[in-house]
Amino acid sequence: MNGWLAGLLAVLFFSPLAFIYARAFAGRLQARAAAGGRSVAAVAVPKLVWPLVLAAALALRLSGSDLAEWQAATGSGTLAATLSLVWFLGSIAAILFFVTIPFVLGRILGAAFALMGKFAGQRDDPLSFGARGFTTDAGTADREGLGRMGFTVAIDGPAAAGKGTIAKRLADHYGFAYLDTGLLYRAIGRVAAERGLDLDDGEAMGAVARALDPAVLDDGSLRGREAGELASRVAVHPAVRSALTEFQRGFARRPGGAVLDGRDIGTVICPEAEVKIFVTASAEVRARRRTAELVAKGRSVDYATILQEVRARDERDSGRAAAPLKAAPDAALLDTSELDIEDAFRAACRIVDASPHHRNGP
Ligand SMILES: Nc1ncnc2c1ncn2[C@@H]1O[C@H](COP(=O)(O)OP(=O)(O)O)[C@@H](O)[C@H]1O
Ligand SMILES: Nc1ccn([C@H]2C[C@H](O)[C@@H](COP(=O)(O)OP(=O)(O)O)O2)c(=O)n1
Repeated sequence: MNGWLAGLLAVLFFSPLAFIYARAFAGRLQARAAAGGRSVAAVAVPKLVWPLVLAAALALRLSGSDLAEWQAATGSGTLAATLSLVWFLGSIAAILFFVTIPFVLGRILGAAFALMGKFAGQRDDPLSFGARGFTTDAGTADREGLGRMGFTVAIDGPAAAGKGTIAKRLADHYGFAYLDTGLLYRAIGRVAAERGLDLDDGEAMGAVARALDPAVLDDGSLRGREAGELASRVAVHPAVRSALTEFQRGFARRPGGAVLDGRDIGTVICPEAEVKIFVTASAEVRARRRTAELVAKGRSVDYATILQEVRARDERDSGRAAAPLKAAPDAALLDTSELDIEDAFRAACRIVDASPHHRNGP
């Protein structure tokens, strides 16, 4: 078979494996760049040296040419010796063909993804394609993190202000893990309602919170409107809030950085967070966004009802005694009423970059 065709087939054959490796590699490169305050290119380029040497050696070895001919053509001792070394490497790479090709392809693809800013949130879990950052490895953070401090971005604000949108973008951009803490309260509200429990019974809700299995957080329907209402009701109980505190703090201090969004992250959960942002917008703008979001999901809702719900939720979340919604005194205020998603994200990046704790900061 024609050598070029064989090469093309090999690349096609190995591309799925190389892609999986490339995603994880791109995530690691970006996390390293963010942690070290360096550009992605500065981190990625040195990682390409070996794959490129191996690719050249393999191509030379598989070209079918004769080493003696090549050496004779060089006419210099050093070049001839280098050629022998490359030839040797090429032979090893050819023997370990099934290891070499995915490694070479994966690294080159991974560096390209990293330079394009793709898969920044992908960490050491190459086969995960789902939601990220909701898993329970937060408990191991402190053990693993000995000697290496985390970097916490705390995002608080009222419903539909754009907290989650900004938090996810920041996590991807800086290679941090992300926790949507609202999901914890939503899951407790859902479980309690399913079991027919009294949502106003603080002790019973506390027991549900203590027994919460974080695996339920992956349920996409938790993000719906009904779960939001249930969440706001169970969130008033101190027993519920204290049951969730340790999990959230563990997550926040995980090595490599974390972004958490909620209502009390900057005030109660992480008063020591390196960056605190209070994201807000007028009730009317938030109700318009939530209405558009629900209509896009095929729900028939009207703006006036949603506006009423948003106001009621604001009142309950801000008026409760336990960890009410409010901005930490040292939080940066980000009003997104007049900003589109891109502008809001850029404004949040400027806040993070300006933090004296961030290496890119002043
Ligand atoms: N700056 C913005 N401009 C327009 N729409 C936005 C903006 N930020 C968020 N959204 C949209 O508003 C809705 C609520 O945003 P989300 O991030 O879920 O808010 P929160 O987490 O504060 O409840 C989503 O549909 C989102 O796409
Ligand atoms: N850290 C948190 C997160 C959410 N809550 C409560 C209060 C909120 O009304 C509900 C739902 O929060 P969530 O952030 O998921 O809701 P929105 O997306 O902002 O509408 O949970 C809380 O009390 N503390």
